[in-house]
Amino acid sequence: MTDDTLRTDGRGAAIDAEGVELTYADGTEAVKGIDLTIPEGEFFGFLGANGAGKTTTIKTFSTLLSPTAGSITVNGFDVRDEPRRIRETIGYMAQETSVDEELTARENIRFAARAYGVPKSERVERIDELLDLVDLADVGDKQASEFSGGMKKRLDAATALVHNPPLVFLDEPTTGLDPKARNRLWEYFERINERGTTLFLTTQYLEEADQLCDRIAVIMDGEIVATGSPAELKRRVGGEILDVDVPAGEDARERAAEIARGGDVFDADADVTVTDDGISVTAERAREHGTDLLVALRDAGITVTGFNIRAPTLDDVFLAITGEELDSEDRSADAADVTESEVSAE
Ligand SMILES: Nc1ncnc2c1ncn2[C@@H]1O[C@H](COP(=O)(O)OP(=O)(O)OP(=O)(O)O)[C@@H](O)[C@H]1O
Repeated sequence: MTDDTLRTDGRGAAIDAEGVELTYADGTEAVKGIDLTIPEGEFFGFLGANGAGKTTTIKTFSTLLSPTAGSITVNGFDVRDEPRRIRETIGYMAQETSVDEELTARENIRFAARAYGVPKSERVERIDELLDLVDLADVGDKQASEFSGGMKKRLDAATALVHNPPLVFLDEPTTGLDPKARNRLWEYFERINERGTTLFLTTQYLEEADQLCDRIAVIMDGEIVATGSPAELKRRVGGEILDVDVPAGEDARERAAEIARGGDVFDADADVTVTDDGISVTAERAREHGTDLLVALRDAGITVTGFNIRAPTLDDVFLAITGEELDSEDRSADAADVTESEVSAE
């Protein structure tokens, strides 16, 4: 690969997409008109619930699917005219790892290096560098079948980078990992982004997007419904959030929400929702009027078991924008699947 391949035609955009639609053969309209420009070097997060259209979008941008409508330029190349050039200049870490368990970590990366045409003279150095980058240097000569899920994910990420692509797609790279394994991958992604690599990350973990991404888009039913930096999106929710824990039963939470909405405690523009634990009030001066609400609830005979005042998180942003919470139960069940402590390769 020549340096020329890595140029982006001086356009300054890693991805430029306009009016992108993707309808599957069975008529499912998975992507319904996406406009997106991602500057070089950005750490971009694409958030959405299961089935929102994240993977379909990534596959369209990475030339695995051809758009039904719209135009897409990736690294300066058109997806329809120059798909091969795009594939040479991107890395793609799919949801399922592509690690060959029969091979060692080093052999896996060497295989990818050969497939991507990395010159032979550069391979040994490149493989060592990547093993180091993802903290697998010590176990480079162990067979991947002995690795934990977290180690396999890191190895997979290393193979996606072997040809030094300026743009890397990461499709839910940390799903199913425990927090420790997830944190190690985050460090690695931050490192490659600091080196100048553009990252396009899809995730269901809002905390992940908050911590890593410069900018985020939220996709819902195939359409982008919000875009901005994590801080901008949180500001859009506005104010402070008062969470009040109310035990379930006898419509207590609904009654509590009615009292909070009643207008006596908060201004009419306060947003009140019933949550999994009680109620949540978003208001400019939630802190100031918090005690008034607690008194009003007590007077109405509603038991309160806890309360907390905080700044909005991306979870609040997601809820405000989509009207849905990302299912935390599913996510913690996933997290139990793979732990870093399973490591048996030491
Ligand atoms: N090959 C296919 N044929 C028909 N419909 C499909 C196909 N692949 C995905 N879909 C549908 O397209 C929509 C978007 O799916 P997609 O996988 O892009 O979503 P996603 O946001 O990546 O979700 P997940 O997090 O579950 O991967 C869903 O309704 C899905 O069922």
